[in-house]
Amino acid sequence: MPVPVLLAVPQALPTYAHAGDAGADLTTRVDVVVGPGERVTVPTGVSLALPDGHVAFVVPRSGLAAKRGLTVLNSPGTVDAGYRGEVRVTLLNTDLREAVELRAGDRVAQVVVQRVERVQFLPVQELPVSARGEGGHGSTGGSDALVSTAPFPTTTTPEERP
Ligand SMILES: O=c1ccn([C@H]2C[C@H](O)[C@@H](COP(=O)(O)OP(=O)(O)OP(=O)(O)O)O2)c(=O)[nH]1
Repeated sequence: MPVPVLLAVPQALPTYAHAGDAGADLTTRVDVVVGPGERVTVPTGVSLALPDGHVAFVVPRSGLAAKRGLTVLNSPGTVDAGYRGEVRVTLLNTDLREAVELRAGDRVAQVVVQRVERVQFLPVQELPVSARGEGGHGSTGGSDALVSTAPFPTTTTPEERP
């Protein structure tokens, strides 16, 4: 599917590294140092005209995440089909000891283009039943880490409290 792309610099063109890849790499067009625990928003030099009914999600690169602790803070960043501005990536250095130095042209994130549905949200009195019901947030278990002595961080009404 062709997607018109406006480039600040020719090398900013998002590229799929391999046939079959879902994500095309995005690069920073500026040099930047992301200090330990800091976040920074970098420009990518890419502006898109996605067809209606599509979205581009900005997501982290697993190598940078695993090796350097660098992630995309708002992952997945949502690029709306109608957005014509430059795509920016908000990076977070989760490593509290080492800074991450990035040079212009370095691949910092990837973009995944998907179809999306527009739905009509219809207020109702009751929802149809389902197998899962209201179970969530670890209701199926599967990990000791889910057992916590801390209070479940959600707001409850007095009647709902044990
Ligand atoms: O990682 C991202 C996320 C968003 N955007 C751009 C494209 C998107 O269409 C626009 C708005 O994003 P979003 O709706 O997430 O931001 P908001 O904070 O809700 O702002 P707005 O009030 O402009 O919608 O910003 C990026 O460049 N990078």
